[in-house]
Amino acid sequence: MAERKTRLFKGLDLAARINTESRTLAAGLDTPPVCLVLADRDNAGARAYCERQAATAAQAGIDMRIADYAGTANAIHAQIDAIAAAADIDAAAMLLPLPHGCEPVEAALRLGPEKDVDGLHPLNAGRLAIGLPARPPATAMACLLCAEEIFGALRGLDVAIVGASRIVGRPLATLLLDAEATVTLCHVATSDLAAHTRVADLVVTAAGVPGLIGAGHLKPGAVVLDVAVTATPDGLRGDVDLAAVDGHAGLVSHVPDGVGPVTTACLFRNIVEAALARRRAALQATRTAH
Ligand SMILES: Nc1nc(=O)c2c([nH]1)NC[C@@H]1CN(c3ccc(C(=O)N[C@@H](CCC(=O)O)C(=O)O)cc3)C=[N+]21
Repeated sequence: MAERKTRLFKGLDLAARINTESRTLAAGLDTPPVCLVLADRDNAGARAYCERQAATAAQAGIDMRIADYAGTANAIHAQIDAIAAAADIDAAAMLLPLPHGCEPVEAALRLGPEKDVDGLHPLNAGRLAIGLPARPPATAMACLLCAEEIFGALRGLDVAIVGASRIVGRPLATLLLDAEATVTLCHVATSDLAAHTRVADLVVTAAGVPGLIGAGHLKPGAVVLDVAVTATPDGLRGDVDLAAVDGHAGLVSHVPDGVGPVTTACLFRNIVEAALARRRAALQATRTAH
């Protein structure tokens, strides 16, 4: 067995650096940024995210409050309207999946672009899509930062993304394009997935299909960031068949402590930026009123 074992990527140091920056920024405010997180904590992925947030919010100087979605779609819409109007809440994250009958874009529209820290409001998503400064969805931003941590500059890198969701695939394709990588966005109707992923230096997978990515999908030595979180009887699983790719992939992100902590740190950074912008605007409004 002369075969080299695949290395595991851990994002804890990167996350700690981002959180330190956030805490420094937040310290410039009178009171800590306040974010309300709405989540279905029966969903294993959302629960893992909430647990990570609760455990590390203090590192970023953020007051994080986690609540359940109110029962019916009407009640949830009223709940979001109240959050949008609350003077003492800077931001809200509405974790997917939303309860039945609620639609993510409708929810983001009710919340408004200022408090949206998931990058789901059409104004925020649109800003990112046309290359303006934006608040990208945390998971997409985390993948970009992890890729930069691993490769350095991404210019000319061949990247395949598996999954075209609003919170990962689509925004990540834009971020990578802005970094001058060559991006292939694969999705559920891609006819020959392996043909695309096999030529990539970096594969980012967010499909939610455990075992989808095996050795035949990867160029030898390729880097894989696996950000899927699927609940299985054996706990949370990504898309990568770790046993199958071992010794073939060069580096694979690890669960826990891989991209997850960086995602949380990116959400915190969005929250601090939202709070700074909101409080600056409030200050401006009182100045002009006097
Ligand atoms: N609007 C929205 N945006 C999201 O980004 C979003 C969402 N909804 N809904 C739920 C999924 C899931 N997700 C996770 C992020 C970090 C960890 C994480 O930090 N996990 C830990 C622990 C994992 C474990 O317990 O094994 C880790 O990787 O170290 C997990 C899951 C974001 N999601």
